[in-house]
Amino acid sequence: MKKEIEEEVGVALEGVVTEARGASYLVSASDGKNYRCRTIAGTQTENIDASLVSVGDRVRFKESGESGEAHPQGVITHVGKRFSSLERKRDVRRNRSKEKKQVIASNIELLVIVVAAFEPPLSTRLIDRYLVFAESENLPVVIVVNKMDLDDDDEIPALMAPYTLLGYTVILVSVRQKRGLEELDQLLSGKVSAMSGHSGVGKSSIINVLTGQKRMKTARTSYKNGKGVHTTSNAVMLPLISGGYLIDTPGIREFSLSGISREQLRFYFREFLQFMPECSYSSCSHTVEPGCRVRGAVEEGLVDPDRYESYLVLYDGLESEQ
Ligand SMILES: Nc1nc2c(ncn2[C@@H]2O[C@H](COP(=O)(O)OP(=O)(O)OP(=O)(O)O)[C@@H](O)[C@H]2O)c(=O)[nH]1
Ligand SMILES: [Zn+2]
Repeated sequence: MKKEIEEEVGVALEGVVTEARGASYLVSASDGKNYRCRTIAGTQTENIDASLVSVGDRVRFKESGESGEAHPQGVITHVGKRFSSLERKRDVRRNRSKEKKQVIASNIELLVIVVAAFEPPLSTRLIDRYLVFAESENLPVVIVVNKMDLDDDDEIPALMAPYTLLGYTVILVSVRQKRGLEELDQLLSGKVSAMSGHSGVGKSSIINVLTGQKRMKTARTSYKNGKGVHTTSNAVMLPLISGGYLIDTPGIREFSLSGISREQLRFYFREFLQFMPECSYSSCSHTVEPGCRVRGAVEEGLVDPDRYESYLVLYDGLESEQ
């Protein structure tokens, strides 16, 4: 079968999948062209029990010679090993069978969390939730606070200071005032990043600046109305002016913490780690146990009380392993 493919089609090419639409994939190839590719029964993969192809995948393919489309056509012969993947979280109760992991995007190097200073108001609870997700996926993360022009009382820098102290990169941005965008651009340059954030925080506005393109807002709007789902539920990888790619997908925006247990949560608050070994109980949940060093650290001002409050809120919302 494999031999047959090799004989039928042209030279082997390599590329990155930048768009997935049904069974059709747009591949940005090393020869500088874009190819519209499909898979075949003989397509090989190094990723077991997961979607065959996703945006961000590095693939080998061959030109198939079919014409009549906007792009030259190709056949994907091999999907490279993913070093990271974002999966669509499913309802555990409805997924008892051994279903394949649904991969939204692969090989992401950086997660960009976007929040707004105002409109909608900044919620540290939400930021902590995003950070837990990023830590659980082992993804480097940057927090972008957009709409800084609306921070009239200059409250945001103080609110964000604890995150900088924890080692997270925080970039204060205003698309309106063209502030902070160069710093963000430099950080994303040459990398594959995925952007996430609630509706209205200014993701499209930021993407437009960094890609130099006008990204259509209509697709997202219609998503909310339940229309045009096929265009919005797919990830798209947009080339950045300064090199690298930004992955934009509603699937990542609405990610959930459903795969995380109460027992795992404590490891995703990085400031707890140094205190946890000193808790009286080795399995301490840092909620009610006597002799809890994490709570001690909160009382002594060594751990930010607002971050600890986020831990309690998230803990309440998660299920126990037992
Ligand atoms: N004041 C202010 N408004 C901004 C800024 N950036 C974007 N906006 C406005 O915020 C609104 C939402 O911006 P979008 O870029 O569409 O936000 P989005 O995150 O892509 O929203 P969805 O498409 O719903 O996910 C628009 O009216 C923008 O003009 C900014 O820096 N300052
Ligand atoms: Zn404890």
